[in-house]
Amino acid sequence: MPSKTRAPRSTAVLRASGVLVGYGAGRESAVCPPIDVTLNAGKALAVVGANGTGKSTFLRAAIGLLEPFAGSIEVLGAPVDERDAAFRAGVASVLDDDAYFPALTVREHLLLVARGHGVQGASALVTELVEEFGLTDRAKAIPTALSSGQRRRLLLAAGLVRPRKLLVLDEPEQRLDVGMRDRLAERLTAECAAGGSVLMATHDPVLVRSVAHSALLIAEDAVRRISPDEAARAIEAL
Ligand SMILES: Nc1ncnc2c1ncn2[C@@H]1O[C@H](COP(=O)(O)OP(=O)(O)OP(=O)(O)O)[C@@H](O)[C@H]1O
Repeated sequence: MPSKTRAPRSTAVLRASGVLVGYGAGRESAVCPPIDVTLNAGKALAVVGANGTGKSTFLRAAIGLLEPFAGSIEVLGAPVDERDAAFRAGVASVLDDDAYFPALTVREHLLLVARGHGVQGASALVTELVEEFGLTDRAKAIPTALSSGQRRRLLLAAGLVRPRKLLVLDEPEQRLDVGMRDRLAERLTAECAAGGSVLMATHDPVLVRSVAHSALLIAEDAVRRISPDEAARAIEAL
């Protein structure tokens, strides 16, 4: 359900120019070469590369959790600022951080997120997502009583239960079985068809081939824009 409430000023949903990311004192501790990339509305961009090349770090910068050492990132026509209400309304993210409300059941968790974002018909949407993500039997369970794969499904459902223009996913395939990966691919394809955009770091060649419109290959010596097929082959060769 991509948000229809806030239109970007141009079709560029995300624009990164000369972005250097990393941890520590300054640009000499950048984890990868500078990143230049544009993601347009209705498109999915896969960020691929070997372990530790900086994919998650770039995603963290794109959602305002990390300040780049250099360069700029604009999301929905404005500099990234996760404190900005319009940014928070437009950007949904699912990182690999197992962030959940420990005391809430699956259903309560999803209802809280939906209602917090003003979703009309939240209850029906939650029921739909709980079913789609195979959690109907576990709807009354708290997160610590779920398997790691079920918890992952909950977090993905939480990313999808709220309005958004940009969906940022860090290795969404992690801990999902093949059937669930296929459903996720269909979901993300539908997301783009409905005008939403997807930025995802992934090691899954199937997801890249079936969902992405373009890809960014991060390597130690260079960051290159490549086709989904090239990206899938690069993953398979790692
Ligand atoms: N919080 C942190 N503090 C310091 N260094 C970090 C931190 N998080 C990650 N790193 C380092 O930054 C580099 C890039 O990490 P990042 O998680 O972005 O890689 P990645 O491409 O997402 O890898 P993977 O495919 O394994 O998830 C790695 O060398 C990693 O060890």
